[in-house]
Amino acid sequence: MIKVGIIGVSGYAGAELLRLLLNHDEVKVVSIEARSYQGQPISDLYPSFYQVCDMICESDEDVLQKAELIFASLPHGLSEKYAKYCDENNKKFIDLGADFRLDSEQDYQEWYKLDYHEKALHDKQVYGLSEVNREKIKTATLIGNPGCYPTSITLGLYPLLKEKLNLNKHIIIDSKSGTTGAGKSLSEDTHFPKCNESFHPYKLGTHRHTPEIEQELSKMANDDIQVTFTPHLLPVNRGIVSTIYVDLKPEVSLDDVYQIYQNYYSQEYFVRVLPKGKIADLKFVKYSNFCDISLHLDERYHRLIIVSTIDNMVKGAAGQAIQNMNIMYGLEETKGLKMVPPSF
Ligand SMILES: NC(=O)C1=CN([C@@H]2O[C@H](COP(=O)(O)OP(=O)(O)OC[C@H]3O[C@@H](n4cnc5c(N)ncnc54)[C@H](OP(=O)(O)O)[C@@H]3O)[C@@H](O)[C@H]2O)C=CC1
Ligand SMILES: CC(=O)N[C@@H](CCC(=O)OP(=O)(O)O)C(=O)O
Repeated sequence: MIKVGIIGVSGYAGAELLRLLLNHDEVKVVSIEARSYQGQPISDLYPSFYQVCDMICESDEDVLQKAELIFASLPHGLSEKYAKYCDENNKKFIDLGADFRLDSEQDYQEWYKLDYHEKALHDKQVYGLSEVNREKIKTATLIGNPGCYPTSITLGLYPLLKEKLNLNKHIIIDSKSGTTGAGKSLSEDTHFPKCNESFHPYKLGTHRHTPEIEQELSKMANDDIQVTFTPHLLPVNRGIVSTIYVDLKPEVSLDDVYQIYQNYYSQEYFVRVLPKGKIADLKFVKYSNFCDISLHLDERYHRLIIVSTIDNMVKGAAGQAIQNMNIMYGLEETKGLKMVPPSF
């Protein structure tokens, strides 16, 4: 049994992690932390845990002492000290936030307005996009779990960029996220009367996931990829739909693209390339670790339209973190994650 601890269990991603870990038969959750709820049972915060898990929220020191693998699910800027402790004490660390995703401190400073204080630690970080970085994840001790939008986008583009099917280096991406993506804090945007029956883009040209997306797409392409990325707030609880527009090389057909995507993902349980003519829909990935991808051609301009859908809380956060844990510990990668999404 892997002894696991969660720092930030009172947040949406932390609570989702606990929910999923309770179904994992090789894991024992030994300690959970929530700074505002120490001494309280988790079921006081989230009644769905009542009589299933009545663990009491403890301190971060308790988690660090008791667990051999620590997940942190905190706002960015808070995880370095925990990662440092784990590094010094032979424990593994998976960060669900953004502190170990960017290779360049300059990008982190520019987009997050924060510094890397433990520079040596960042040399050890591995970007936890499970399907793409599996080999590195196997031996990693420090994982930066990808952002939710970047997960849907990078999986949607991986075969295309790896095989250099794109005509140019600039890619346009519209993504839409459910409101749990914003976490549990109340904000004007996610307040029910504001977001219900509404739909709007936000942070146009300025979203903090932009450098992460460009970093990972550029690695895949082995070239400088630029993106115009526009996130939108969807009035649903969960799910992300990313619609991606790429000009295809003239000699590449939609059938070629299908063939390549099917080859890349045929052995990947969690990435489903939908049959030709089907359109990916967030309803059919909700509560699951799947990423569904559909491929379409705007024939007039030979432009490929990729639709990539995930559940932001699962493949975009807690599920992918567990997938990475499974890889790190040499377990079956799908363990604890084979949930079938509800159909309605
Ligand atoms: N929601 C999502 O779809 C995704 C979220 N993530 C990432 O996961 C992390 C958590 O996000 P999410 O769960 O949505 O956020 P929430 O706002 O729902 O939860 C935040 C958590 O962090 C704790 N926290 C907040 N401020 C502090 C602080 N100053 N010191 C210590 N603890 C603090 C909160 O504790 P308390 O309850 O006691 O205030 C709570 O446990 C973020 O980095 C986010 O970017 C990643 C992918 C997707
Ligand atoms: C709808 C919404 O507000 N989404 C969040 C992103 C989700 C998230 O928590 O970010 P990470 O994936 O980086 O952890 C945002 O736009 O900032």
